[in-house]
Amino acid sequence: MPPKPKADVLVQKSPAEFFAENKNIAGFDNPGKCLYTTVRELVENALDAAESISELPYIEITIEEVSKARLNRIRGVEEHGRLDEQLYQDFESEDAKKKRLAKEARDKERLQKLIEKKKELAAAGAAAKPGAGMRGNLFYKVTVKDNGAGMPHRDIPNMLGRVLSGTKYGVKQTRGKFGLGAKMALIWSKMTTGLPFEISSARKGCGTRSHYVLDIDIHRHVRACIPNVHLEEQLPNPDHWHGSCLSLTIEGNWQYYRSKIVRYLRQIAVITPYAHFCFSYKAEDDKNSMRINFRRRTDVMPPPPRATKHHPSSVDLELVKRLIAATDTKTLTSFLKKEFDCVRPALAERLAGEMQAGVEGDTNPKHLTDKQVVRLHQLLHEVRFDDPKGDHLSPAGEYNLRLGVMKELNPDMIATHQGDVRVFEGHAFIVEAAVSVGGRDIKPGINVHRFANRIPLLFEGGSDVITKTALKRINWASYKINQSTDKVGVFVSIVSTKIPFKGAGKEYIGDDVEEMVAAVKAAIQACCVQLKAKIVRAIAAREQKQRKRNLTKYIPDVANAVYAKEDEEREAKRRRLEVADERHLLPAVVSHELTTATLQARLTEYVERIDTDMALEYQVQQGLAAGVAKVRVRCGRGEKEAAQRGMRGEALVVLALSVYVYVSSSHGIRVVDSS
Ligand SMILES: Nc1ncnc2c1ncn2[C@@H]1O[C@H](COP(=O)(O)OP(=O)(O)OP(=O)(O)O)[C@@H](O)[C@H]1O
Repeated sequence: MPPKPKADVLVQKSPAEFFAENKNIAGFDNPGKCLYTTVRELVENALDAAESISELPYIEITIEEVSKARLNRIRGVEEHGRLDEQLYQDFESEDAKKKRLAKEARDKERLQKLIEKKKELAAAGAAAKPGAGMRGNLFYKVTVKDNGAGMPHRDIPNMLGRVLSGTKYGVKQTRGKFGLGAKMALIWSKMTTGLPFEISSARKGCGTRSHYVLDIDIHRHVRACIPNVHLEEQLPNPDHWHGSCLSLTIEGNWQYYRSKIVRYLRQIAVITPYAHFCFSYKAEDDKNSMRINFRRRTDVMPPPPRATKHHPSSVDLELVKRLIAATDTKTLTSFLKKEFDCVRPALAERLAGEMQAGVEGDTNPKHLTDKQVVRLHQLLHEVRFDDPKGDHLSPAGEYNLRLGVMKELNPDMIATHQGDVRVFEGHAFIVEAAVSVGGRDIKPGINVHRFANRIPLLFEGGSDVITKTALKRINWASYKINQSTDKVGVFVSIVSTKIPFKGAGKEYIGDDVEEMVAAVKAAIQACCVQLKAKIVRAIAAREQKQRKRNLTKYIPDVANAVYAKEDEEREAKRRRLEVADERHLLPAVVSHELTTATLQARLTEYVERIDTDMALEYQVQQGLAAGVAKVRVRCGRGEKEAAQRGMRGEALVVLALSVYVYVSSSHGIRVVDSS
């Protein structure tokens, strides 16, 4: 008889336990990705903290390799030799060892060939050194130090040791939102090394510095999830340092995620060119260490985002109840005015009047019955309100975006655009875009770079609204851009008080929000329109240059042909004429007062001049000279003069060719080319 199934047992889990078991929800999928996400979460907190006090961010990021032996020393675990080798995962029989060595030799040979074929593969080769993958996961101490606002001493345990707690839940554009990121890193640390968070933090102008060592007890405190504080102290802060320094030791995989981490830092440097990032990787073996500085390129920082009120059409029933419970207003009209965005006094009165069912404008909101609250919620969703203005948002700005792209890619052409404020579910959002053509370190085709609330998004690109729009909804050919052969960089940044991320990992934005699809498409198209004008001008300039080259090629023919049929006598009599003005050139030619050499020299001189003028004009068109705006102002006159000179010179050459044609035909000479 089969055993009787046991009755299901009711179990309660703490939020920490839930996230520990489903850590992929928050972007902690595997050890490599966990290392990447830990860096990302700490860096984004650091940026938020510096920007909140309008301080130009200076962020130091260190990843330090920790060998198992060192980790064990830190944890106080004794090292034991192996008694039974065959028990272990890394045990290799003689046969397996032989096979592995042969495979490694083959890989090495193949790699060598590749490197010889393409030099730039050398870097990739270093990353994929034979045996590198063999090292597998290692342990790393991740430390991020910032010059931000710091944290109040009392709040640190809750901020960093209690799941789903943070200061960024309001209606405000911040990188953080869920109150989860740093705690997920701590949970991962607990799960893999068991080591706690180490935190140093000081507020601006504070004479003391807080020092904490804490962690989370994942399985206890089902409801409260109380942080576990191992050490709490307040140390002197004689230098009045402000900011935070957070440090964790986790399992990770640097080999596989190195390029992602570096790419993330490169991209965050693009979208925050006013921040300085010092990144260092300290390997146990010094030759594998690396250090990269992403320097600040501007001191112009976007104004910090401001918290705003809830827009009436964005609230749900629970939120209405919460606002009523928390308000200190005494009447319904003042409640509507004070707690909601876009509700002016007159509108508040009208809304209160519309409630009916015994509710007046001076009814105390706390006295509303459940049914009346439901009615209020319905009303807020049915009435037409003004859209939020979006002045509480802080986009990167076209200047910063352009600067970042120029620094990173050094493209041949770039166009930027900032869209108008648009609204999605009562939340204002702004889309900014930059589209570049050409440049270094960029593959042919459409290369999409996505940013949301000034965070680079590197994963799940295929499902993202920005990628899908750039690849599927833009007709690149209509802007004279070849989607497969041109090196096109598409940078799109969305800022909002609510970014419709799919998942707490903040990896991508869904493609199902119509308002966002339309705004992203419009921003990319606006850049493309600007680029098309530049491309058309560049093509025209190139064609004109080519025409000049063709003309130059025929100058000797022109000059010789003009004089070919002249008799020696008249040639001898002819004086060498210095023609001061090209207007006199044609009569001089016609009256045969000019030598062939002079005519040739003059024609060449004009064609050369046109070439220089065209080059200058081309460069001005591309906006490549330093400080585009400034240069434009300075070049205004030069451009005009250049164009005039170019036209005059070209007219002269055309004139000469006309002479050539005229003289040729009158002497029966064959016209070689009519261009
Ligand atoms: N470097 C820092 N400086 C100042 N405060 C910080 C810093 N790091 C974290 N905090 C505080 O700790 C809180 C919790 O951070 P955590 O990373 O867990 O979540 P979050 O940033 O609020 O949201 P998300 O889960 O979306 O990242 C933050 O809201 C912030 O108040």
